Amino acid sequence: MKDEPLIIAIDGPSGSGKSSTSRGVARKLGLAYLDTGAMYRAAAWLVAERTLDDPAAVIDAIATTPMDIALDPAAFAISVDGTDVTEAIREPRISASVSKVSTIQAVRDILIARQRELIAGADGGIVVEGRDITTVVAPDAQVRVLLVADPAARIARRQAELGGRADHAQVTDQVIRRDADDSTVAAFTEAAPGVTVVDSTHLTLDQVIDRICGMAPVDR
Ligand SMILES: Nc1ncnc2c1ncn2[C@@H]1O[C@H](COP(=O)(O)OP(=O)(O)OP(=O)(O)O)[C@@H](O)[C@H]1O
Ligand SMILES: Nc1ccn([C@H]2C[C@H](O)[C@@H](COP(=O)(O)O)O2)c(=O)n1
Repeated sequence: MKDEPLIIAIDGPSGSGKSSTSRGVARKLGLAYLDTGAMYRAAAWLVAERTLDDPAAVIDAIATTPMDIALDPAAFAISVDGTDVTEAIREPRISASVSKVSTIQAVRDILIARQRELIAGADGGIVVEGRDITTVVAPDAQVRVLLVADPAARIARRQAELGGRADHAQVTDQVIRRDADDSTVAAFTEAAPGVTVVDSTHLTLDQVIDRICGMAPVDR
């Protein structure tokens, strides 16, 4: 409906360009921005910080520890129990461990509920990126996109982004192995009905941003 805030949902595998694209679309359209992967990473950071192993303890910690998020595409930030973890959650140790946390369904239920609260509170509209946004978190979003790219392109992009901080084997693990783990709890390898596939393999970031902005209803 025209007077409903615009929600743009973007899913895709690791390294497909979700975060860069989502931030760019949010900035171009004046929308808030939610990186749901950052929430799973922040949960993994908490688990690592408290050296939690037992799933019940992991679930309880995530359920009871405050997680605050700034939905600004120009300055997205996330904190856990008052600690800003925006940078820390991008460390290779978190990338290597996050799937252990994100594949616990009770953790997903907690974070999905919070994601829906944040979306409902974004009165000016929002771009939300992740793996299950178009299918579980916001299946009624006005714009739903599955952003894909060839595995080789995704590995090359992630390696370029990480520079010398990770070797090819580590980056391949982060991209390919993690996608395999992630796809056990979220269906992001095939587009659900009504979801538009955008293949960024041979598109520049700006071309992808423009293509998705062009999907927004014109009478916004
Ligand atoms: N269309 C594109 N062409 C070339 N490089 C791109 C494109 N889109 C994104 N990139 C670059 O690829 C790298 C990964 O992008 P980004 O972090 O947005 O991917 P992602 O899908 O969010 O990954 P993850 O889910 O693992 O966080 C970044 O350095 C980004 O600048
Ligand atoms: N909605 C989501 C978002 C992310 N995840 C998982 C996928 C990754 O293992 C991890 C971090 O995501 P990234 O920052 O790499 O996009 O969280 C998920 O299961 N559901």
